[in-house]
Amino acid sequence: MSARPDRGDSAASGRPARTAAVIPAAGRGVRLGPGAPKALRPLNGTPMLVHAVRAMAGSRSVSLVVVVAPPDGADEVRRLLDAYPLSGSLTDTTEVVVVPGGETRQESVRKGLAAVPETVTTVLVHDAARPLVPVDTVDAVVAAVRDGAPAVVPALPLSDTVKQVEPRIGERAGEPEPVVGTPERALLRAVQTPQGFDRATLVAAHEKVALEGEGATDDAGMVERLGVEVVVVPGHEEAFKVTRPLDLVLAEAVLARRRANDGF
Ligand SMILES: Nc1ccn([C@@H]2O[C@H](COP(=O)(O)OP(=O)(O)OP(=O)(O)O)[C@@H](O)[C@H]2O)c(=O)n1
Ligand SMILES: C[C@](O)(CO)[C@H](O)COP(=O)(O)O
Repeated sequence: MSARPDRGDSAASGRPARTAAVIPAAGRGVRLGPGAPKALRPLNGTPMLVHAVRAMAGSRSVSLVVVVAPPDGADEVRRLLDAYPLSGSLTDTTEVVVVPGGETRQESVRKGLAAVPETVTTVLVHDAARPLVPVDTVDAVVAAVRDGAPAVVPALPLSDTVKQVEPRIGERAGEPEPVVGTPERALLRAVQTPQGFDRATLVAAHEKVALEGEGATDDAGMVERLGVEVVVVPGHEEAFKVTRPLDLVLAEAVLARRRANDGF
């Protein structure tokens, strides 16, 4: 996997618009249960992370993928990525670099972002835990950023009704939690990745939260704190996050269906 000519369109400035994807893959996968770090666990015999890298490299826009590995696992991840072809295409020369991650997703993304060169104008942040995102979803996010949106998230409407509760913690943990509200479901969206950003906006958002010491569960949430608008494009059911054991069953089923349909 090596550097290749830019795949970006020419920006209005005449300078090439390059897109990089940062893949945070440094989590343990506690909710998935005991085993190897989540991103390294196999799906249909291939590590989840490899599926995620292929999903990003499959977009014609993406010329660089930065994989954020477990803090003590960068060498192992590098070897693993070397062992798997990026795609079936011999011409695909997407550059893939690996950096060590941090204690939180936010810290891991910040470290990945530090490895993105300033020539890159559009940055995607994509969970390794969403290995099956279709390329059309990736392309829709990139297109919206290139069309001028500083921050773009793919998202789906919810099927469940959502309740706000008063969590029971400490001595009261385990007691039934009182419901304090029911947000109007039609106004809610379940947000996925890749989330796409104008590079400077994402860097500023991460600098702000690092300074303020506050956490955020996604990158767009940090951009919102800058007062910058975030917009939504349609997500995809297959971009679900592998979080709990049943998600592995679903992921294997999706891969089996793809194989049957496309010879994937
Ligand atoms: N310190 C961390 C924590 C998470 N992630 C990454 O962020 C993505 C979304 O996180 P999540 O699904 O919560 O993964 P885990 O943190 O591994 O899961 P869990 O919370 O169950 O341990 C994953 O690709 C995960 O590898 C990361 O790069 N660095
Ligand atoms: C970024 C994310 O996938 C958007 O839905 C999500 O917030 C990650 O949460 P996690 O608890 O780190 O899996």
